[in-house]
Amino acid sequence: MTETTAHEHRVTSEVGRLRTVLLHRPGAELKRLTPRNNDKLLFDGIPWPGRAQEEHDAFAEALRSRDVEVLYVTELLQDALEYDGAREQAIADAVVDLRLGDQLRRVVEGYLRDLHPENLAHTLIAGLAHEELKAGHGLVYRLLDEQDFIVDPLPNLLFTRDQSVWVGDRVAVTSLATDARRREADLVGLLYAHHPRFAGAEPVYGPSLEHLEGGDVLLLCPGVVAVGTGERTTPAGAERLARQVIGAGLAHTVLAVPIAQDRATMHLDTVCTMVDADTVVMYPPVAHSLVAYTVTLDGGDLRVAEPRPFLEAAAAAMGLDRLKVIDTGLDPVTAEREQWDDGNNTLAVAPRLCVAYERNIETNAQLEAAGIEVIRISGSELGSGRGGPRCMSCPILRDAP
Ligand SMILES: NC(=[NH2+])NCCC[C@H](N)C(=O)O
Repeated sequence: MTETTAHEHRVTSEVGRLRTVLLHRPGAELKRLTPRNNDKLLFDGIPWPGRAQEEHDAFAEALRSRDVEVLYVTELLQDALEYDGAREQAIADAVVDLRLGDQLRRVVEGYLRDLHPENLAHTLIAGLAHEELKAGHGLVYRLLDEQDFIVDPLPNLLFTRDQSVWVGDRVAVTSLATDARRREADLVGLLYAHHPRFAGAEPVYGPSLEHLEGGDVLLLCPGVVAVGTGERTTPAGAERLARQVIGAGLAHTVLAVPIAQDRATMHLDTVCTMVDADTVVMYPPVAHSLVAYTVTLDGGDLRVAEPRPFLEAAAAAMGLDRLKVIDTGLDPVTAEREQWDDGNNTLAVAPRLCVAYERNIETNAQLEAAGIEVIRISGSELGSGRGGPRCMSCPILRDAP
């Protein structure tokens, strides 16, 4: 178990100097992907696991070399699973699946209980295949397809942006919208609840609430949060987040931003990320068509203003004359290709310094022309899960912007 010193957790913007980030180095869960299950598991291809790990290591190294502390989900989970309370909760969460039935559930519980923390963490993430559990005789085990998983693998755990979001010094553990991802928030929630590093961390959202995914949440500036609603975060999720963060004094304004319900734009951060305190990079076709509903607190109730263009509503809430958009000026086909490959999904390490996938040549060139320094990483394998540097990172500590 790692020594515990007091650690700070606080994020109030997208661009304040990044100090600590939570990543997940992809592992055996990627080996579970096949052409039969990749759609259901939300991957658009079958990644090469070894190369994906190399790419991820280079991403982590790029951050470390800029003095960012990198925490890994697997390591924290192994630590947390040393505690009985965490183990029991983790096992209970893994077997709630109604497909199991009582008898098989008991067998799986027993199997998981016998595992050491390290193996238990591995199994909770990589999943448990039918053939790995030699549980012979029960009806459910015998009738389940051999291709079925007993515990589903979590290949999207890689996208740590989505399971939790720090808003100020509180953490919102999210409520993931798809079956393929629901358990990820349980695991990450377990870290915050049981790992000594996070002792005292008080969640401001939880996995049993209305659907909300971190990729939809942008901390525009201290006190102002934007939430995309679409394929993943529901309007009810946005309303709940507004109530929670405004109620807790973590924000004064929440902007609800409807986005197209498409695979290509599953989260707000697939079309818009911040690269400076007053500058965003946006997918050109939506830059001037997105709207926002400004939500504030009025007495005990949420007050919702009439929708306005997103850029205007954001500038007004942030107290800026204008929120600048980097004009990537791309032709529509290149823009569409680079959006699909997460060209707009940058991770700011500090104001005007961001990490981006190298393959998005045109978008990166435009960022540089606008004076933004770009740290390029390769993502040919990582990108098959449709997520870029921002999706693959959960900031835990940033300096004030
Ligand atoms: N913040 C993000 N844009 N995350 C991308 C998540 C990608 C993942 N395969 C999914 O479909 O959920």
